[in-house]
Amino acid sequence: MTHYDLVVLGTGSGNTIVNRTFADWSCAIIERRTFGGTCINRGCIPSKMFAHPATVLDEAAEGGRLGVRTTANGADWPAVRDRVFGRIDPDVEDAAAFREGQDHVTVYAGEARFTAPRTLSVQLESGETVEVSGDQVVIAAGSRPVVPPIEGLDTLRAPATAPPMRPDDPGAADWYTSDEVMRIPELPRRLAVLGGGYVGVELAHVFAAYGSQVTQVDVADTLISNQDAEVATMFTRFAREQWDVRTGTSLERVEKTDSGVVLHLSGDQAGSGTVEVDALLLAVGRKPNGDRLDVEKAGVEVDDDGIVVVDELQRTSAEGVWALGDVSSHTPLKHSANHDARVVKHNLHHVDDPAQMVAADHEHVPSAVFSHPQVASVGLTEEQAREQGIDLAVGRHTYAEIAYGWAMEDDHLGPNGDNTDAQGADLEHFVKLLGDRATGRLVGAHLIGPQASVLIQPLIMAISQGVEIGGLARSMYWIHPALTEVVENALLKLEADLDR
Ligand SMILES: Cc1cc2nc3c(=O)[nH]c(=O)nc-3n(C[C@H](O)[C@H](O)[C@H](O)COP(=O)(O)OP(=O)(O)OC[C@H]3O[C@@H](n4cnc5c(N)ncnc54)[C@H](O)[C@@H]3O)c2cc1C
Ligand SMILES: NC(=O)c1ccc[n+]([C@@H]2O[C@H](COP(=O)([O-])OP(=O)(O)OC[C@H]3O[C@@H](n4cnc5c(N)ncnc54)[C@H](O)[C@@H]3O)[C@@H](O)[C@H]2O)c1
Repeated sequence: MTHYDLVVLGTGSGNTIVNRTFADWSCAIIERRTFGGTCINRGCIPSKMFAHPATVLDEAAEGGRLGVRTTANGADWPAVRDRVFGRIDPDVEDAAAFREGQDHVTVYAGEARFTAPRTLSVQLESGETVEVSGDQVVIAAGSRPVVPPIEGLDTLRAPATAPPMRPDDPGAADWYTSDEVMRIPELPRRLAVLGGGYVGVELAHVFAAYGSQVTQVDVADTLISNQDAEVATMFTRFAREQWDVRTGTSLERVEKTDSGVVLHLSGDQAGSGTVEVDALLLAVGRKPNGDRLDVEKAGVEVDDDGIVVVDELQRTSAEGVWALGDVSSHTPLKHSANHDARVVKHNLHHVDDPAQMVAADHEHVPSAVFSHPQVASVGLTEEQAREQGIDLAVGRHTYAEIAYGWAMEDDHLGPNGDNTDAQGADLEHFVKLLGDRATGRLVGAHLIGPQASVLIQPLIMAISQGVEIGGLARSMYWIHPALTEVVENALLKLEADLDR
């Protein structure tokens, strides 16, 4: 058994802990897969590197609205894929080599499990097993895609398992999760996406824009159903204009045929029936990895959802054991995992003086969906705010009403040349702000439209700092005629409604 001052399990946000302030600590870092974790290898970063070219294609396809002659001709998949991973893989290799080259850090390439308090056995790639223990142990083991029990799935070709510590190479298969789908050899001609959450709508956007015929299936009544209902409904209308969306629909079974994979669907009339595709992407959620670590042997408590329980200082129920990121989070996002890691890093240096420790702040964790259109949100949805009995004021402004919206022809979004979809329902990009009349402060902000992920930032600041809305819009200049005027006007409307 080798003993360390610090053992970190997982090299996603966990890897950021071991900075120069730990130069005089002996450290071990354990990783069972590719060094660097989900975000860089198979999550946020590659997915956004695929999403940006998709948006370029979407904008080219929409040039006609502006009177310019642009056309979108799909994507050269191998070229896009190799651009993405030609950038990422060498970076990841450099990061791993840097860690391996540090005298005070030992990198273990293998799968760890607890055997006793602050003690782990690591099954190395070589087949050998080693035991390590630490004065302090950080669980940063992340989460994994859920593979639901679908009748017939076991008869399809599954993606190859990733060799540990090397980039995933799934080869061709009949079904994938987000772990493999970004590295597939060819663009599927027909792709089904099961699940219409973050992963599902981002990747449906990518594959549809690149030229795949996409069918998206979700049991919920709308896509991205955890968003404010008005935003989710609007997003679903936009998605229907771009690919085949089957909401309120279940996948009953799958069947392999000579020409592909047949999905048997049941749901409302529009959703039921069969669809044949070349590949199926499973995007029905992620599960924290706390159930694969034998945490009970270390006295670490896990809740009913498999999330490692932590206090506000990121301490688990076992002394000297900390947790961060997806494995212990109710906001499984990279900026949240990085925040946790900063808290753990600070607190590790103050184990003998808890008064110096800092608490994590998970109150206003924003998120963005990088689909077409983008969606961004922070704080409560209108439904949550009403459920909490908040006396709500609302400020809503559309992109079409501001000058830059005119530049983008934001009042010609639909197939009819106006702002209606094929069924005649409204298609709008908008900002919706929710205020509490009792406090005069923002409680929620929801944006759907171009650059929503960027436009939301001043609203994240307002909600995080608890700024009073009265006078806020007029306390600064807003560049004319920039897209930010949509936020300015929504704030002015919220202020007016708060004053009523
Ligand atoms: C397709 C996709 C897109 C995403 N896009 C975004 C986005 O745009 N913005 C955003 O904020 N978030 C996004 N996320 C979420 C984000 O990737 C995660 O929240 C974040 O990466 C979690 O970091 P982490 O350090 O907790 O876990 P990870 O980065 O997953 O790191 C955990 C590491 O622990 C290792 N590990 C697990 N168990 C063991 C074990 N027993 N022994 C050894 N090693 C082990 C794993 O192999 C892994 O490398 C996305 C996720 C996906 C899947
Ligand atoms: N831009 C981002 O920040 C980003 C992008 C991707 C992923 N992520 C993170 O990854 C997490 C996981 O994303 P996700 O999209 O896999 O999960 P999710 O929880 O966001 O969405 C899952 C979707 O699958 C549907 N679903 C569940 N079971 C189903 C079934 N059997 N059949 C049909 N539909 C089913 C749900 O109704 C839901 O719409 C997110 O919660 C987020 O934290 C973030």
